[in-house]
Amino acid sequence: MMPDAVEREFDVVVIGAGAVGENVADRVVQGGLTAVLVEAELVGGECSYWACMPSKALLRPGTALHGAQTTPGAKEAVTRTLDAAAVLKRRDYMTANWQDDGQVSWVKEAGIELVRGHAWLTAAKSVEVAGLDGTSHRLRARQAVVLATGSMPNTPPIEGLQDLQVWGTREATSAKEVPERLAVLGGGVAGTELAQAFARLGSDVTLVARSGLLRNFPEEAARLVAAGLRADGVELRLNTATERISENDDGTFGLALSDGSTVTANKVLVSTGRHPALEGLGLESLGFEPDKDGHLVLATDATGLVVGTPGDEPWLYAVGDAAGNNLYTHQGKYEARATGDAIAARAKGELKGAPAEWSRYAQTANRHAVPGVVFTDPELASVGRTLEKAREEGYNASSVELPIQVAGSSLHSENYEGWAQLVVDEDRKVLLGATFAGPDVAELLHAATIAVVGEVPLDRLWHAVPSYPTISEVWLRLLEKYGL
Ligand SMILES: Cc1cc2nc3c(=O)[nH]c(=O)nc-3n(C[C@H](O)[C@H](O)[C@H](O)COP(=O)(O)OP(=O)(O)OC[C@H]3O[C@@H](n4cnc5c(N)ncnc54)[C@H](O)[C@@H]3O)c2cc1C
Ligand SMILES: NC(=O)c1ccc[n+]([C@@H]2O[C@H](COP(=O)([O-])OP(=O)(O)OC[C@H]3O[C@@H](n4cnc5c(N)ncnc54)[C@H](O)[C@@H]3O)[C@@H](O)[C@H]2O)c1
Repeated sequence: MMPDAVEREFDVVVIGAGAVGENVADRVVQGGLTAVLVEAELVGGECSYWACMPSKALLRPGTALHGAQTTPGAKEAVTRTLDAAAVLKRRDYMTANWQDDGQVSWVKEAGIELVRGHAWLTAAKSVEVAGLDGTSHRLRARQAVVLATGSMPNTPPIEGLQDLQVWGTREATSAKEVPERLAVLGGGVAGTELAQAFARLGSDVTLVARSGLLRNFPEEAARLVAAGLRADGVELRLNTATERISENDDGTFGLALSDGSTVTANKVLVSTGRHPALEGLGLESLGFEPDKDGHLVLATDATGLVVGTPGDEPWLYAVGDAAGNNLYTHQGKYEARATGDAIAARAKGELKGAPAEWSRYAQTANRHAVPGVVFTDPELASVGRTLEKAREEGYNASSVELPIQVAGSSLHSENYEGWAQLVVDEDRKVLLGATFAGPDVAELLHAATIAVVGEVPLDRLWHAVPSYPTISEVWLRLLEKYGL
């Protein structure tokens, strides 16, 4: 402990004030406990300033413009391309110019204490903070410490990369200028979205992926997204590894690819996955060890409690990206609600041991119904299990799929192309998962999430009549094709 440290005691200490940490703190305060949030950077975290909000702000104008350009009657009125400066300006607005005053006010109004600084564990329920203003704090938790520290980008082992100043997703989402040529490494969600955003803003984009594009999603859906990117001029170099990166004399970068070719770009964006941000938190002193890649990874139970925490009583929790279950803001906030409520219930003696499945304290949906949207144009929206995953997990699963060709889609735009799939548990006749790909399908997803979470029997789903003429009519076509 530092000699001049301020000592204070709270029921709950939350390390990390991203969307997830904010929500845990809010739930425990609503549950009658006191909470302190410790944040080393901006209150609101990655999503607000460098991830969801700025990336969607960069994508949305292109989607709106393309929507008009593919709708006869509107397209004749559209005579110009995207105004990149105006798009960047709106992105700045959506990130509140990287100022967190609004979120700090919310924290105060919610009755949560905020300490700005870098925190780490010194012992069970004890946290030390090196304050950003030079002060230090010792925070003692009566009930729980929650790790909501987010995630860090992975650095792929590519020769030359370590020595170069390349972009991560933070630099891309906060870019002040649109590079002439951009090389994107990684064919996951971030790489795909940002490749399209910059292509539509005017960059000449090459995306290099060592495997396929969006390979965690059904192939047909990913293929539609790939076609959308190609239509925007993105060069997709799939199933191709980047072997070496170097800087040329003129400041551009040269990427040597496994097929012997070279890509030259003004900027290189590395978006090759993330790992929980758990380094420097003192976890090693509690007996946790790094995995084979050198990263600390924690296992958590249904309430977010860290498995293997020393001591007899539950006190250490991890949520959101830090827990590493599903790297989505909405799912992290779901974990936060369950964990916050579980901590408050345990403190009051209302919850002992493990909660029942689907109780408010259990993150049961993490195992059955995680929704996700890739905000490209066309969009890709999915929830639950793919057919492959369902079978891997031992379900007697079948699937039904169709191109989206209903009155709603033909009205939506010219040459609308979409694809939809339902994954069915044949033993219980309920949905295990669903995927939709196509323009504006993201809003179809929540109906599927409700059906999967609610385990709605298919013969009851048959009575959920989609309005005419909406794209949701594809639900009816899918059920008809299934045999209802
Ligand atoms: C480019 C990109 C786009 C994305 N788009 C979407 C999207 O559209 N939708 C979606 O659902 N998800 C999206 N995600 C994922 C989403 O951003 C994350 O899942 C979400 O931000 C996780 O929230 P969190 O609160 O767990 O972590 P974070 O938001 O990372 O917050 C963690 C906070 O902890 C702080 N911290 C860390 N260590 C310490 C410490 N020792 N002491 C004090 N403070 C500390 C950090 O400064 C940070 O503010 C995107 C991710 C990326 C990279
Ligand atoms: N719309 C959204 O909700 C959204 C958008 C962006 C990011 N995110 C979240 O952020 C997380 C991070 O995004 P991401 O795209 O970086 O991760 P990702 O896991 O989606 O994709 C990582 C990609 O990098 C590739 N890769 C991994 N190691 C590599 C290596 N050594 N060399 C070359 N390629 C390599 C993988 O094959 C994969 O294609 C995701 O898990 C996602 O959940 C969500």
